[in-house]
Amino acid sequence: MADAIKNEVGSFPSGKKITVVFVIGGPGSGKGTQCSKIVKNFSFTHLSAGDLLREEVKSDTEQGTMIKNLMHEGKLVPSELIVKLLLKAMLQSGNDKFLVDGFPRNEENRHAYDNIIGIEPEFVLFIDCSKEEMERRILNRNQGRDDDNIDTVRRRFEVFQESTMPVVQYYEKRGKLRRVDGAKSADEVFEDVKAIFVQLNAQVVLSFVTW
Ligand SMILES: Nc1ncnc2c1ncn2[C@@H]1O[C@H](COP(=O)(O)OP(=O)(O)O)[C@@H](O)[C@H]1O
Ligand SMILES: Nc1ccn([C@@H]2O[C@H](COP(=O)(O)OP(=O)(O)O)[C@@H](O)[C@H]2O)c(=O)n1
Repeated sequence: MADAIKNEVGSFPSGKKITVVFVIGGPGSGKGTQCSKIVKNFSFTHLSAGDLLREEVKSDTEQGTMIKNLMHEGKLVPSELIVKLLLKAMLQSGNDKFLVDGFPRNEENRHAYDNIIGIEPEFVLFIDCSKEEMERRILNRNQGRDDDNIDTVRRRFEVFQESTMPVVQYYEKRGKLRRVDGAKSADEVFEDVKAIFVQLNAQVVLSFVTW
């Protein structure tokens, strides 16, 4: 399956350094908000898994309908599908630095990414926020999202707790997790996020100098 997807979509030239940062957090924790701020300050391309899926839903295909139904129920779409969309968007961007927002959402997402794209993330930014605060924000978000209703939101919280938290713990054990307190104001959260990205840039400069 991995080879079929790479044959269809393409792959990165071997030897090219590609930087990937995953951004994980519960629904409404502020992933999209922080990613927009990161993009304005650092030269990353922001890819939101949810936005890529919402684009697919617009296409009037069987696959689009399947995604729409799963999202409406707050469930996750098959991993190979989302990884294929991610790979396509990464290659189309022409950039070599990616913020992948809302991914990986479960162990299956993580395995599919490892098998198909296989670029080890530099680190995983985890935006930690209470359920009460996330619920308040989503119900005030007003983006007309079909899944921002109380029943679907509750299901999304369950999926986050059951399926995404194990992924967070996996990266924590490997020393890859960078946790920020998402309950503060968006600008205050960004102060903490910025410090993490400044450190990443400093590491790149240092490895270049020592090389
Ligand atoms: N730190 C924050 N404090 C208060 N509201 C926030 C904060 N970060 C984001 N928001 C608001 O909360 C809602 C959800 O944020 P969003 O970035 O869309 O979350 P996610 O991408 O994690 O679902 C949006 O309406 C956004 O404007
Ligand atoms: N890796 C992913 C990301 C999103 N999704 C789907 O897209 C929905 C919305 O995700 P999102 O990241 O845009 O929004 P939030 O739930 O974080 O607010 C999820 O509830 C899933 O149905 C998925 O199936 N797999």
